[in-house]
Amino acid sequence: MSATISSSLRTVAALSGRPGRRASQPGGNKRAVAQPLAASAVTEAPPAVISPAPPRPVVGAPRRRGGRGVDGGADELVAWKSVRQERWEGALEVEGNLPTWLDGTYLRNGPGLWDLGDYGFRHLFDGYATLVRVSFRDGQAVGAHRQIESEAYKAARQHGKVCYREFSEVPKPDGFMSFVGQMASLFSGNSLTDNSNTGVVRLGDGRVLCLTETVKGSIVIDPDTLDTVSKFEYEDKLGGLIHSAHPIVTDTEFWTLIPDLIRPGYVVARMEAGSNERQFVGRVDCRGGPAPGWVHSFPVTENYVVVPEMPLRYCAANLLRAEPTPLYKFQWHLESGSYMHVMCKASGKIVASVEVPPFVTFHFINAYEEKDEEGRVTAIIADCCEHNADTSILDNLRLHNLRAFTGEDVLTDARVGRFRIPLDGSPFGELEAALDPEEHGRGMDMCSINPAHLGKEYRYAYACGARRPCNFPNTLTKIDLVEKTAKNWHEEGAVPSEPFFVPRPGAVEEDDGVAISMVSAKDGSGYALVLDAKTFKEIARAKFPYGLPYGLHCCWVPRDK
Ligand SMILES: CC1=C(/C=C/C(C)=C/C=C/C(C)=C/C=C/C=C(C)/C=C/C=O)C(C)(C)CCC1
Ligand SMILES: [Fe+2]
Repeated sequence: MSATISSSLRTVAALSGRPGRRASQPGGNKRAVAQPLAASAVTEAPPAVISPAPPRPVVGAPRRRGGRGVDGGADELVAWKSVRQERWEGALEVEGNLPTWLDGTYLRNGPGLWDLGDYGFRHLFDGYATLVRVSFRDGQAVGAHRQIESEAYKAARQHGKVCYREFSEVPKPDGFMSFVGQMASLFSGNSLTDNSNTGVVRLGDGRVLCLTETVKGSIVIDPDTLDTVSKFEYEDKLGGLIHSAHPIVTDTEFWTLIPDLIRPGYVVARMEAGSNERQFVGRVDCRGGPAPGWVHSFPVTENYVVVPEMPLRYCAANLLRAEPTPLYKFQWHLESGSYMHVMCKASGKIVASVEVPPFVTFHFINAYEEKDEEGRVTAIIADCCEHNADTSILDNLRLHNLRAFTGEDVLTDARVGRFRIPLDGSPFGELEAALDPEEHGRGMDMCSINPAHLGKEYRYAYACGARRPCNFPNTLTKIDLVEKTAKNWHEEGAVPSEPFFVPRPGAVEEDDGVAISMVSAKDGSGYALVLDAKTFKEIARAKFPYGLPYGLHCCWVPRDK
């Protein structure tokens, strides 16, 4: 073994917190991961354009080849192209200086594989989950990616076709009886996907969980190897086929919302760290109909859970349809009204339920309690990435639109929507932009905050913003909610993903830390970008030897936890 490769092996083992393994060692799945990890050593893996064909060895960093969503080759943005192989791991070339306090693992989840043989998926949210890992230690970085082995992904790989109901894709029935069978399995939840392609969270007990909108799509992974460990089984009687893809997770607890499609409403549940049992806390009945509003996420304060009810509502009929509708599994019911409900965490009682202006949001940023001089809570402030009550963002995110940027400014506007929900019994709440959206180019989504401010007053939010013209958020933005200004990072032609805030250990100031984003660059390359969260200037980038597809949400696993 050459000196370079053996030292690279040692570096990777040290950075990933585990001994270097060889392909020849026993250990099931794990043995293929830790090959010598110079850029030329890649694990044996099937091509990402998954088909029933047997796996073929791949040497060198993943390359792209011809095909609808897979092509790319050199010099072409690969944000919307399928990842080329199931897994890779290797030392990354670092440009700049990584802070030495940055000691742990950044994980990102997202839909990274949109091609099944010759068939290309239509929507960003359909892709099979790809995890990306960057482990930092002593100013160095090791990167990896790997597909999550959900039942949906394994079945697609085995049969070469969609076998479960995805966001916009459904399995094609082979005949009438098979159609009847599909309907039956839809009602039991069997045909819903477990393609856990949305979020990744570190639970208080250290387990790392990948999540999506379906309850069965909760999957435990190993943050070091990116192995799919097991299904996360909820050991309770709360049931539910779908839930909020973003739970609220702290060191001690986990809060979730379970929409009730039969008797329109939401169940609020809490799970203690270390447990698999969700406890019923309370129920919110919807005020509008005919179904609950989509709850991709929700915010909490120290004492309250905020339950949003937006006019973009689940639609049972659309769940059954074989072809996607303009709003997929949802329908827009402006006439049904928009509401914000507030539930007391301790009692499960609703303390406010107000009508608000129409809104469309997927991601709440944070919420906190507004108090008067005597310290009494007068209102709840809840902030979200708000799409001006326009559902077109779902259309923006069709892969055809993402791949076809003509220079025209087609990304729909978004803002920081700030709700004020009075607790004095008033029937109405307010919704306004928290700052002039021009500050962040009228693009705003995929947000993070300093976790120490979760549910509390806060000043800074980090998100993807826009420099126009564009068809997708193409900047990173740090929003100062006090000064009502934003600092923006931009690289021409690049697509950055969620800037994830990691606090410096021992930090006192809210923005003392870094924001980490994975960037798909214009020339087809990809790198983890580390910005100083205070100045919002680049301090380092850790370059992958290949470009990675766009991804969604992230978490941080500190080394000593
Ligand atoms: C599979 C079923 C469903 C699945 C829904 C899924 C997978 C929804 C995923 C939603 C995501 C990832 C939303 C992200 C939004 C990001 C935005 C707006 C970014 C903007 C740009 O910066 C149901 C639909 C739940 C029905 C059952 C079956
Ligand atoms: Fe999300």
